[in-house]
Amino acid sequence: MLHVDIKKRLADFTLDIHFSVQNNIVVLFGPSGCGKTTTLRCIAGLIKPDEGTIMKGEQVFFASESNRFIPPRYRRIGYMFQDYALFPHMNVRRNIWYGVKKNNSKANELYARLMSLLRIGHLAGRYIHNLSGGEKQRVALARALMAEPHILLLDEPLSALDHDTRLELQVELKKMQQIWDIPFILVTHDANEAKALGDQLLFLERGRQIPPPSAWDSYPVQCYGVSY
Ligand SMILES: Nc1ncnc2c1ncn2[C@@H]1O[C@H](COP(=O)(O)OP(=O)(O)OP(=O)(O)O)[C@@H](O)[C@H]1O
Repeated sequence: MLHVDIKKRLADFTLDIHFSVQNNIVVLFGPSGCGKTTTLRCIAGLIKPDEGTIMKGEQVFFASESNRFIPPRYRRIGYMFQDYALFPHMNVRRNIWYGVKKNNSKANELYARLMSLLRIGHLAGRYIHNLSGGEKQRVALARALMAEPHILLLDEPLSALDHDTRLELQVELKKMQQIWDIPFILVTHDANEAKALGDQLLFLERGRQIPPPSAWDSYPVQCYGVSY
């Protein structure tokens, strides 16, 4: 279980957010500039909140009262950026292995499993600029999971993709979360995506959690041919 209860003063408002997530997908949903990315950056340890606590189980990542701040490298948190941040001068295999400390049989098994589950084995020797958007997204997901994170943060992971690829990748993301069984915290401002992916939804406006919009339940949602 991840607990987040933080405040952070920003340029125009104070981010004030509190939620808990089990091993499922929590979606942060809201308009541009409402504080979604800042929330992810606080959880990752890239920004220090002004007050509050962030805990994963018994492990305290941040606690203002005891002045505790665990640096990002000790948090075991994967972060998938909107533009994927893949290295163009490396092929797919090297991108996925980047940052993995041990090249042992366990790591090799994990690599093989990710390549198979995400159906990218045939791309191992290809350079990033020769991949489609959906393929880049799968490679970025493989790289994030290769580090064996205990939490995965995903900032608009599907926004660069066309409609059909988005629907296909929504299904992949759901499947990977169920297999890995860790909290995924996903940012989007797409209502359909929020509904299709979120086990739990957090609506944000100017840094605060708000109730769902009144018409929320009647939004149509399509996820890979399945109507919700
Ligand atoms: N380090 C910072 N210090 C002060 N203000 C910041 C900082 N980082 C972001 N902001 C401001 O905080 C607000 C929230 O930004 P944030 O990037 O978290 O929004 P967002 O919901 O992720 O937006 P988008 O959907 O456009 O990515 C914005 O008004 C931004 O200008």
